[in-house]
Amino acid sequence: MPLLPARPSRPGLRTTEPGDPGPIPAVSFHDVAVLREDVLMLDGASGRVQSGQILALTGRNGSGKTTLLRVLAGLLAPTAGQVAVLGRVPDERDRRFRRSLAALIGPPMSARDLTVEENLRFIAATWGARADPAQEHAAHLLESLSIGALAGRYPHELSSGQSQLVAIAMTLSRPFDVLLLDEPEQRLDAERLDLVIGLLAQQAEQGAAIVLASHSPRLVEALADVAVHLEAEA
Ligand SMILES: Nc1ncnc2c1ncn2[C@@H]1O[C@H](COP(=O)(O)OP(=O)(O)OP(=O)(O)O)[C@@H](O)[C@H]1O
Repeated sequence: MPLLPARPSRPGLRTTEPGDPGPIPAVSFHDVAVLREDVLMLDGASGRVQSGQILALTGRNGSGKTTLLRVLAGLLAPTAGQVAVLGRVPDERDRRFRRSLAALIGPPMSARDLTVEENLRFIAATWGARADPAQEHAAHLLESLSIGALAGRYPHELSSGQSQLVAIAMTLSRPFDVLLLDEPEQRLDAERLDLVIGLLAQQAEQGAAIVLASHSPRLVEALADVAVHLEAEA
């Protein structure tokens, strides 16, 4: 699977290249394949990304991007290949693994009877955040995505693009070292896409390793230190 340097790394960071082991990666996957009931869902993907870097998964519909994200999140066991996230095999039932990894793969669960801001604070609280910092962080996330005015809405009172922004805010409202995102650009206008790009760049600058699947050339060009193009077709 080719590894394409999509843009120069930020200073002090290394771009992953074939044959170059580099520093210990935060996320690595090698020759990962998933076969399910005679469907080859993913065919031999390889890549790695270090803390502070962003890896973009690209490829046609059905090429296996979501499947690979689900493998990295520990939601799906690979049929073949090796995967390591912060040095451990993904295991969704391992609390230390779960604490290190935040993922937006499909619509997140939200509490219907909590407002947007309360949902963010609730998620932060489940990971041990105290009330005041959780409230500040929620406000920061919502303002960063220019949806502060929606803080008091309920999840079912949002447009589809607003729901996507809230989903991103919910994902970032908890602690993580590794962030997985499936097509974060979904349903966003150009202005909001730029806000998401800025927020994700900030997360990487603060040390997160990010793996995202995307069909947005704009997002990939702006963010990716490394791009892995999946070739398999549906
Ligand atoms: N639950 C499932 N059972 C069987 N096959 C599946 C299942 N989910 C996905 N697939 C198949 O696995 C392959 C990879 O799907 P996947 O969703 O990972 O692709 P993708 O690259 O994320 O696509 P898209 O760009 O459309 O989101 C496809 O051929 C798909 O039809």
